[in-house]
Amino acid sequence: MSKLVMVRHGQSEWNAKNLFNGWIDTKLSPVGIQQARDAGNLLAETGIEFDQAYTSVLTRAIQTLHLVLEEDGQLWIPEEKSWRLNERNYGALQGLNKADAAEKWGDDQVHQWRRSYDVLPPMLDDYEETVTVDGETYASFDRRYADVPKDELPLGENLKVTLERVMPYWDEKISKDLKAGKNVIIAAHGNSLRALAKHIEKISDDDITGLEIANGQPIVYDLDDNLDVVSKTVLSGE
Ligand SMILES: O=C(O)[C@H](O)COP(=O)(O)O
Repeated sequence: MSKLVMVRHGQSEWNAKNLFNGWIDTKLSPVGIQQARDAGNLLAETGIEFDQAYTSVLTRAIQTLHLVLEEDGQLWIPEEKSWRLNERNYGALQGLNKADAAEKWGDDQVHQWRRSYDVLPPMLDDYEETVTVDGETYASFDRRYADVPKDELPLGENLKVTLERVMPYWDEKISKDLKAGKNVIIAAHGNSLRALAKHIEKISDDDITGLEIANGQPIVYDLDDNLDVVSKTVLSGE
């Protein structure tokens, strides 16, 4: 039996502005910093002793992991970062306002892009595309992806493709730790965690559209030796 805790990063600066974030590297907002600290305190109350941490290569998830573990008194545990735990790449939607997009393309289309299992967003044209928001220009990709083969780097993803790139990491790293009885914490993103939850909880392609994961609310799974879910608790402090 092992414990898996998944926590979505706290509110990012772009979450606060209601912008499609995806792989654009934004920081936590002040609210997000507090959410991450609160999540750490909630976890401290559970007394779970972690053996290993995983996170993405995006700042908002890394900041969250560190704030959570600091509050929880376990900042010292081993941690590993991987692009495979990144948010879903939102392609050409990145940097656009979600409400403006719904006005332009309609609520249904935007809902399909955001929550369907297999509808792709409009894709980026190439790896050099940048996005400018409030006078600041952000790269779609930078040197942190230098070692990733180009044919594995997405120019836009639906949840299905996100799941397909998360799974090798789950199989090679995370599930092995859990099967060895280690307690694991993952700080990642709304859609990379929806993908993992789909796999862990065996949620159907249709039902996954209804799963929302809130910023900074740790999901605690007790898993048996086959990594089947024995219990699931969402810590919200409310
Ligand atoms: O990338 C983003 O914009 C969010 O973190 C997740 O967005 P969603 O809820 O629209 O999928």
